[in-house]
Amino acid sequence: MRKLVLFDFDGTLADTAPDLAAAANKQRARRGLAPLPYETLRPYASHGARGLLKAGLDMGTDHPDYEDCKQQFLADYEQDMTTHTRLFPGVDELLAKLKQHGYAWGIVTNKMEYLAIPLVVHLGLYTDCAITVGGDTTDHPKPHPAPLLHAAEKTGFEPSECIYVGDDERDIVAGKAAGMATVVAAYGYCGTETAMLQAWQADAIADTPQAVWPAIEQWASLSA
Ligand SMILES: O=C(O)COP(=O)(O)O
Ligand SMILES: [Mg+2]
Repeated sequence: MRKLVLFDFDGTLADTAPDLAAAANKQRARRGLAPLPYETLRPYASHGARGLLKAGLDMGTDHPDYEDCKQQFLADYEQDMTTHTRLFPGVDELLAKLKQHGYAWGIVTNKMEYLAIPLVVHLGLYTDCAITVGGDTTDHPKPHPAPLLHAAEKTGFEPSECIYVGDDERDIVAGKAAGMATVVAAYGYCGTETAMLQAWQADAIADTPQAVWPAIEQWASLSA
């Protein structure tokens, strides 16, 4: 049976939090505020501009300046989104293993395409990645299943032939709603509290990128 492995981007394939946190602190600097510690901002990196502006400036989407501030944040981030961003250690090997075993793989992120695609290219993923779906590719971002179903359809796979790996509850909700198997990337930004991760009821929890491969193999053998 053919298989498609889909990955979330921020906090699952790529450690983007340092550059996102820097952009959040830049918004603080623009307002004469001292920077927040990286550890304070990191947990919000899988929640995009909305999460980082809430964590960085305590600014919710109902704030009158939110839209302006979001545009400034995104412009600052776009200017400087590759300084510290790297694949998590072990991801290169994981992707090589998928290739070696004949799995197709793709990316489904809530990052908008204009940010996601250049990062995918920058990190050297573009050639092997079967598809990159952004938060604005379909009508609804995750936790809606639409982006995952779009990825499956465009690459010619049934949802039952797909597994989705992500670091946020939203990813697991979307994967389940799409009828796909799911794996929590517990090394990402969601926190490592076991009870919380278990409550998401994913098919597997991977504490490291190295632990993702055995989870995929097990799923593949059960659904062969
Ligand atoms: O930019 C975001 O909203 C988060 O991106 P992710 O879905 O790849 O974690
Ligand atoms: Mg994420």
